[in-house]
Amino acid sequence: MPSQRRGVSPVTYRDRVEATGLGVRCEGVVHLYRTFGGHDVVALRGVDLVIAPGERVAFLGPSGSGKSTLLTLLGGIQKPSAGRIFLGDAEISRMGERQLSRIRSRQVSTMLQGATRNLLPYATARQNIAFARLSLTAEEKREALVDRELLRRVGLEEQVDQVVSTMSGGQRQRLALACAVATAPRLLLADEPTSQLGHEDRDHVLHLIHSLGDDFGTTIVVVTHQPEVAETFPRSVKMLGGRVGAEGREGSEYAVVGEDGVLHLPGHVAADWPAGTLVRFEDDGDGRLVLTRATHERVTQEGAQP
Ligand SMILES: Nc1ncnc2c1ncn2[C@@H]1O[C@H](COP(=O)(O)OP(=O)(O)OP(=O)(O)O)[C@@H](O)[C@H]1O
Repeated sequence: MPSQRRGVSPVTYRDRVEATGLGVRCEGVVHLYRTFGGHDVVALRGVDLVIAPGERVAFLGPSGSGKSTLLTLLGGIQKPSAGRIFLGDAEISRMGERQLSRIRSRQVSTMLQGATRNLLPYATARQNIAFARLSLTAEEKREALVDRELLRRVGLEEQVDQVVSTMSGGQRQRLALACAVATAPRLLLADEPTSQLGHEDRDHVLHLIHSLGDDFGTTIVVVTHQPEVAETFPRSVKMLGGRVGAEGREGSEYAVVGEDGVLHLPGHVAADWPAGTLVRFEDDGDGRLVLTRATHERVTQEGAQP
């Protein structure tokens, strides 16, 4: 496992909770944003993706490729314009708001990009955690990890009664994560949870995220721009232009065939082969497919052949 992780004793809260994560399935997910100017922005162009229960996945990809949009759709915060999304057996893309809000408060925690969007600014750290746990039953609250211990795990033991608005950016980020895990969710979605943190804070946060997976089998999806963070995840999904363009599994990178056979070229090839480049697929006879760039002359010649 990753070098950033440290050994921990297992968490003892919510023993009775189903110690399994929630699986995720996306089928042809498309998402459009309507803008005031009347232009639609196509953020997702057909995402097909399966995440197994208990898997830990990092979403990577250039800015604007659709990572945050996909994360909010998985968290039931927005509904896709088209396509279907399942969490376990439940299709959240067709659910009413009441059902969705139940799922959001008890099964899925989403930590949005920018810590303050996830916190009550004039409340203390402890009050924010209590707020995150409002939907739990009295028994679940009794079984939950005590606030002080949860805050200790993100290095905020001194800030238990500190008001959020007086905290540093890094402290807020760690508190936002503590709130997201306070309900022991079956699916944790975190958008750039370590983006503003120094090395030590980043390790605290990663440790907490992974310990949730170790102890409960929670399914975890993290959006990150940081390769050193993505490396701590056994699987990475690289978004490119609103689709899943590539995947990394156990250190190997794979292109992913999308709807209608669409395939993204690896970045270094795409840089030299602009849109419109003609390519030819040839079977080399040994079960390998050879991809050759056609030169203009050759295509013209071949085009002239009968
Ligand atoms: N609320 C919105 N209204 C209009 N367009 C939006 C909105 N949110 C995102 N977009 C657009 O949708 C596309 C995908 O954005 P998204 O934030 O999902 O990408 P991202 O990969 O998470 O980017 P970043 O890494 O910069 O956070 C972009 O073109 C973005 O400008």
